[in-house]
Amino acid sequence: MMNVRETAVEILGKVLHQGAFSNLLLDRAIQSGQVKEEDVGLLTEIVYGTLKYLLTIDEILNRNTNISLSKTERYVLDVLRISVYQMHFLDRIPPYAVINEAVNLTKKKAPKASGFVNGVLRGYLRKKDEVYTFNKKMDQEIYEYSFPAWMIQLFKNQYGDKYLEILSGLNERPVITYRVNTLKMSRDAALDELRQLGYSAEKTAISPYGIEVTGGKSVMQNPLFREGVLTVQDESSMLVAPLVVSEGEEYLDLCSAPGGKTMHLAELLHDQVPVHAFDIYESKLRLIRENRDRLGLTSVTIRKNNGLQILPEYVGKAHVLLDAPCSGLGIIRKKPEIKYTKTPEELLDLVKIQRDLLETAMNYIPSGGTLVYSTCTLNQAENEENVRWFLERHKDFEAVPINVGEGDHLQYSPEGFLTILPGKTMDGFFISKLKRMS
Ligand SMILES: C[S@@+](CC[C@H](N)C(=O)[O-])C[C@H]1O[C@@H](n2cnc3c(N)ncnc32)[C@H](O)[C@@H]1O
Repeated sequence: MMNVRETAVEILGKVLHQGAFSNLLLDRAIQSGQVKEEDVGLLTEIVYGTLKYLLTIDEILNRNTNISLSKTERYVLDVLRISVYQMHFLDRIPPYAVINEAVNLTKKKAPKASGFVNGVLRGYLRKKDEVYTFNKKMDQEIYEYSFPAWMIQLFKNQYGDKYLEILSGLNERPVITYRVNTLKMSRDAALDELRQLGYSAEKTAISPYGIEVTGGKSVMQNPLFREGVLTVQDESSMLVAPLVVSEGEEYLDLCSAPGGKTMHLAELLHDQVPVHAFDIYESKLRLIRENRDRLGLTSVTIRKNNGLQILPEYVGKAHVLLDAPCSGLGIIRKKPEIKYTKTPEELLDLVKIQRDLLETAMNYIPSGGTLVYSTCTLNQAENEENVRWFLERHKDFEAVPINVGEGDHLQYSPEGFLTILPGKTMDGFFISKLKRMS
């Protein structure tokens, strides 16, 4: 069996220094059966928590050591980070147990540094209640929310007074939501079954297809999941497919892996209308196939394609969902490393790709047809600014106002584009719906 803290350090190292994804590595570790069931919660907490508050933790470490963090061996630094996370943010683990574990872990791979680790952590513990002060407001916010300055500034510029709410929302612990495949069971019936199986579950507030599960074992082990009644999906994502459904013969999902929205669309079309799912990466097509097969949907075809490549057979014939590759700033709750791995330059590059994808997608839309453009980011340059740019160039397209209900987290633009601000239950998200007039 794996040692929880050792595994946490290993995952952290791969995420921070090798570009791996925290959610995938955690899933892999948990699925391997090498983590004891009672340790899964703690492992997840330490990995996500340390990533979420990395800049806060590094500030604490900076104030407790004379050695620059960039000169500290990575492994040793990550042992220190998970230890500060446990002592500063969790109250269930006795600090001396955390320090002992940290020293033992250091002895395994960097024995010469074990005294240093012991000294830094004991030093922190002695001054645990010290309140840090900062000369600049930005430094205070970086410390409090653990976001890089450029990202805080971006939210401030784009969302004004709401930026702190966004930072807090992105630091929330996400509630797990499932979409009900209503071809197999109604939401009410699925909810009843889950409750009878001992889960604490509620209907999602905005989407009519979702269930929030706040207590109980992993639903993955549950027959409702295996038999294709339930699919893990964020409630924000559940709002997209219903907007794509129109009168029509054919649908394209140009950027579809792992297929969450594709399958929802096929379910809403009663598995009777062809839905063609594409993705640029061959390796990701397997995930779409697995989803389709588990849900028992036969109307979905799956093929590799670069969305910038026009597929002549569908020109002028299909409604399109363009759930574009994006910076992912809306899903930081689930992938906290996005805070530190994205750069402003990457965001600029994405805008160009997204505009090119929109320009290609429009070719498929017949008169009266629908184009839904969505992203899981809050960067307005990738969202409303892109769609406005597109509408300016293509006067034969019009925005169709979206209305999924009211709530402080649901922001509608004057054109009726929807931005969902992140919180406990929903990812940050953007959805726009366009119609070709002629
Ligand atoms: C936001 S994700 C899609 C999520 C998916 N719609 C769902 O609901 O499960 C964007 C996807 O676009 C794919 N992608 C990136 N560039 C692409 C391109 N040029 N053409 C097609 N797919 C692309 C990525 O591999 C990724 O799977």
